Amino acid sequence: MHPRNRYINPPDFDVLAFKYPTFRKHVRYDKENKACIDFHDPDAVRELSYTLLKHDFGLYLEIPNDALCPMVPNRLNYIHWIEDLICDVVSSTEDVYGIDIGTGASCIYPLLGCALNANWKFLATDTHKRLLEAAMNNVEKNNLSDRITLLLNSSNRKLPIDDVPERDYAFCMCNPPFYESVKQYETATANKKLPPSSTCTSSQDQMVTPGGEYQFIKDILEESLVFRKRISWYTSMIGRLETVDLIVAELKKHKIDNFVLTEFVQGRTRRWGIGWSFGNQRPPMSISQPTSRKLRHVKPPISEFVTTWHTNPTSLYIAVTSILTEAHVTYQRDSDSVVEESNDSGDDNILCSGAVFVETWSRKARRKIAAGEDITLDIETDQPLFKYAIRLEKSIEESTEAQGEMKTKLTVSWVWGDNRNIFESFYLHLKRRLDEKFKKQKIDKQRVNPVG
Ligand SMILES: C[S@@+](CC[C@H](N)C(=O)[O-])C[C@H]1O[C@@H](n2cnc3c(N)ncnc32)[C@H](O)[C@@H]1O
Repeated sequence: MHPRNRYINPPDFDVLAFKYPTFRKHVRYDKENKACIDFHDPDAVRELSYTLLKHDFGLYLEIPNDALCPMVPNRLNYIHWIEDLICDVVSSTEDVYGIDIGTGASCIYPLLGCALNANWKFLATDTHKRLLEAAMNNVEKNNLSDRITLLLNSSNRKLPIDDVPERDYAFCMCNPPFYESVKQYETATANKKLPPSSTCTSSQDQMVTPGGEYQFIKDILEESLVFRKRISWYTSMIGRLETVDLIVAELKKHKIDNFVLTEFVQGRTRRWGIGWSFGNQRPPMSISQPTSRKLRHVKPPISEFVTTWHTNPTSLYIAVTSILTEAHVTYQRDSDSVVEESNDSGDDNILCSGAVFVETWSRKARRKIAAGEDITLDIETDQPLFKYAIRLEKSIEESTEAQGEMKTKLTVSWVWGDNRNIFESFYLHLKRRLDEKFKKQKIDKQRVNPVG
């Protein structure tokens, strides 16, 4: 679960039953006298969603009995991941526009997105008029008509953004129909492989699409090749592991290397989130890289290098900044970065960042600088080549041999830019010079360096 997901600690059914009589009707007590509901009973599951939305978000929800019932914790994971993904492309004060492709009768993503983020607005689409009517009812009852626009998509496009007034969007999101045929859907139902989100019976037309989720997401990808930066992040939920491989292959085919992958886990259910961008923002690896071994072969390229050094953060920071200064690379120390002061060895955590406009560390550049040439004349645009961030974190050796020894974890991150090679050469220069300064004291390299 996402660390901000409030359902990391499961909801207390006793409290909910006490407060909400409509939910109380569905609560039973198990052998240990623990309150529970029957997750195979669509009415109980629907009432749980209604109750959680009301209790935790002040949201009203009503959906037809045959419409897909959203499981709140898993929808919340996706919303929190989007928040992380876009935090560097939008400011917290300006309006943020997002698109929900296939919003369903619940309109769950726009409702949750707006409840959690006062500046978010949505364009929410669906192809079914009756679902959109139910969605409209939910939007109106929550007084969100000025923030959520519903669009009946009767085109064969997935992103009908030319049918509404033109604007840029921070993201699009989608929980696509998973199945390619009614037969596949029925087989999955018979094998009980359906996600819990479908426990509340959902009519087949919401779960089935020609070519299944693969074709649906591939269509979004193909349309993104036209819209490019009009949407900062194109994302989709993926319901089947096989589809992850296929979509990553498509991204690679189109040479899109700025992509992110995550895993949404709720109980025994696993789903995946994929996103890609034509922009230059490089999200941190905590958002972009799934930890599951099953996804090792499809992981996005890394944007962070981590090494550990036998010294304290302050000494390492002095060494790092002197190397940057020698290379004429500017940096700024983040004033908020000192998390905790320690008396003996200076700061525990230090963060600095900068933008690089010209490559100064190559042999050619160093020759030019030595000859007194002004290499800033090589700068062609007012856009930097890349932006970086450097984090130094104190860690104490806990193994018995070196107990109590001070170490510092150094993380060099690529945060903006389109030229991976130049960032990697910057990192390698920094590492080489640190190796020299600390006489090869570097003790372990925690992430594989793809270029070294
Ligand atoms: C799996 S449901 C997701 C509903 C809701 N977003 C949720 O997470 O509970 C997929 C939805 O996509 C809609 N849909 C199918 N094709 C579509 C298209 N081309 N454009 C927009 N929505 C579509 C279906 O009607 C259905 O409501």
